[in-house]
Amino acid sequence: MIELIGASKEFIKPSGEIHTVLNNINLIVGKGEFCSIVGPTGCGKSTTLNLIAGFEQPSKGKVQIQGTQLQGINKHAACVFQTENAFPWKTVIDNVSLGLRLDGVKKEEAYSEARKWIEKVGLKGFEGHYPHQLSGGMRKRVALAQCLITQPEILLMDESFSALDVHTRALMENELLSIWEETSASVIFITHDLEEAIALSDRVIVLTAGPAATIKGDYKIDLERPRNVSEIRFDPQFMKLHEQIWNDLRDEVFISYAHANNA
Ligand SMILES: Nc1ncnc2c1ncn2[C@@H]1O[C@H](COP(=O)(O)OP(=O)(O)OP(=O)(O)O)[C@@H](O)[C@H]1O
Repeated sequence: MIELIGASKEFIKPSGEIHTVLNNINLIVGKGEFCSIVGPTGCGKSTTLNLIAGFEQPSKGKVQIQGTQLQGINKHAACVFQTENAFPWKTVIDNVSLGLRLDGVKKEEAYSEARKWIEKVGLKGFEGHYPHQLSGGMRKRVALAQCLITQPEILLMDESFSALDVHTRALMENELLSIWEETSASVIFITHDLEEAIALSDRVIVLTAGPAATIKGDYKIDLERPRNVSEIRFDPQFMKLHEQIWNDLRDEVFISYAHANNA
């Protein structure tokens, strides 16, 4: 579904120097696969996601979606960011139905589909509320419904739950898993939290500390599904995987700290 082939990304610094963020990333994510990307702060996780979303173009190499080179915005993908997705001046139902309306679906039909998704994400009864009348967790549910209503083949999530309190976050993670299990969407999930990455994913990718970050480790997470993210953390196999991946990640985090201290 998603292929990064020798993908590198460079930005030009204000001084005119080239800043290589990603170097020669090769990654294939299959249909329906849940893949998390972890790595030290500033290593290029969001940049990787932006390449897949088509918000940025690789400086070298390419991104392919279903075997076709991505040019411009990835129309197969929907994104849930850390910040708000919803328009503050629109009600829940107007926010959720927006993607369908933009695709030309008639209002009644779009509303009827939106009601189904609003119920699926546990917001039945809040159709007429505005985002500011909802809690942070509820607004995340709106964001999920807003993305999933268009049935994207790829869901891109950038630290989507990191602003939530720990209990709401676990609830949302479980809901995401149960909704994802009903779809065949491929998910790319960016997080700082290794436990969250392991609990949710089929695969965890570890990036090296930047500049010129590349893939350091690619771990298969073969924990049984369905999973309860709050409980799976106590599974001995989970702990073993955590230790193994953290050994990889820790070195990169230290390198990143050392760079920051020497800067
Ligand atoms: N549009 C841009 N122009 C210039 N530099 C950029 C741009 N986008 C990202 N960068 C740089 O690329 C590097 C990687 O940023 P990115 O946001 O991808 O890292 P990250 O791993 O997601 O960070 P964090 O963990 O802190 O969220 C940083 O040094 C950042 O300053």
